[in-house]
Amino acid sequence: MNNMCTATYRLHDDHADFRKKAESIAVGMTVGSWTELPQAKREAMQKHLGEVIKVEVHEPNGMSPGERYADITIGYPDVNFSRDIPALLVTVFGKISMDGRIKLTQLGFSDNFLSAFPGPKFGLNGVRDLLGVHDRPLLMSIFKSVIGLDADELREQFIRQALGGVDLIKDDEILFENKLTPIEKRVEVCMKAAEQARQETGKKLLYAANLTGSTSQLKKQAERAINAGANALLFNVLAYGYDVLHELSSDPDINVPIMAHPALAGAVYPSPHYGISASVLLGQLMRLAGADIVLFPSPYGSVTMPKEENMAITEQLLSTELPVRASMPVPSAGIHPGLVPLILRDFGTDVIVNAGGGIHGHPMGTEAGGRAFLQAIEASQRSIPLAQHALEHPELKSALDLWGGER
Ligand SMILES: CSCCC(=O)C(=O)COP(=O)(O)O
Repeated sequence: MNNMCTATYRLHDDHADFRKKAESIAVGMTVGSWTELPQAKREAMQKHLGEVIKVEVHEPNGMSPGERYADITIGYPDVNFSRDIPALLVTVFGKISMDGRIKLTQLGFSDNFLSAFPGPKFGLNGVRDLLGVHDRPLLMSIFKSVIGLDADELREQFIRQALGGVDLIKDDEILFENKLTPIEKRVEVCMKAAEQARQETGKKLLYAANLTGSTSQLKKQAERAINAGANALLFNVLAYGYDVLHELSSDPDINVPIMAHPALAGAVYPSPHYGISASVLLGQLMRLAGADIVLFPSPYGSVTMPKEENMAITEQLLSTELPVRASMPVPSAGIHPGLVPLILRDFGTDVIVNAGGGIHGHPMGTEAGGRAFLQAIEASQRSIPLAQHALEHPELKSALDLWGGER
């Protein structure tokens, strides 16, 4: 559709006339009322009127209450809203998000709307280029238990992660601006440690520093971090809003990859009846707003999401249908080396394997934790069973003994 954005909803109702409901959304969320309008007014308003594009009713087998639903797609004329994500979301799901059992499951963007969004500045390939790694999944570790640590203690944790051979290190999303390790100081200390580690490992490394504080100060904070040497940023997108990510990612002065953390997403996507689906929330909108790297719960670890939803997010992050760079998917939370074959089976090579506890909790220490993951990645890429690879790799063996995994 070139002059309309579309929204698809799933509505649950045992008795509703779904076509009528679709028509009331199309009218109610655009011109407000229709049949009462005089003919002349109708003609003037025609170009603003929403359009029912599809109504697919799913009748349950038998009389099981609560299982009848419909997938309804409505087209919204571009002329009704400005080309930004807040305007789109309020248009397609503002008031009706509060009107009964309705979930926004998919968005469709017109070319005109898309033209306002440059998308990720680096994207999946750009992040790979920065690291010089193109032939395997990337490995990321997460700072853990850093609240209350000073810069020396942070440096110590950073260097142990870096020496383990990870490609990226990210701040914990709950590390905010603080007196002990303000963003400039953290970046300075960590980037020095990254350089020191590079002399030993020969590997480049991206460090994503958590960009926090009030919205009006974010650009200044980002510039401070970048001037201090930051080569990536972490951002809690849902707490600030997609438009804030869009502003940061399209700012020419913010010339480092932005990693989107999914904090708060669980308040929005999990219900089958309400909210916004994970593929819209963490897939379509994150990519459109310019996230180069997107974290989300995996199907396997400690905080889980059904596999179909993971695949739907990934499809949206990578799809060639969107004319912007692909974002790198990062299935996360509770990941340990034993899960690596599953991650590669489901996501292929274009994925970041990401772990906090699965690296720092390794019985032989944090460095060994990184190495165990790299060994698991190598084994999985060569289709070698982990247990077999572990016979010659003590770090992997120790991880499998502790956490289990494919054998
Ligand atoms: C729910 S996805 C975000 C994962 C994350 O930020 C994290 O800290 C995971 O840590 P873990 O120790 O579970 O690897």
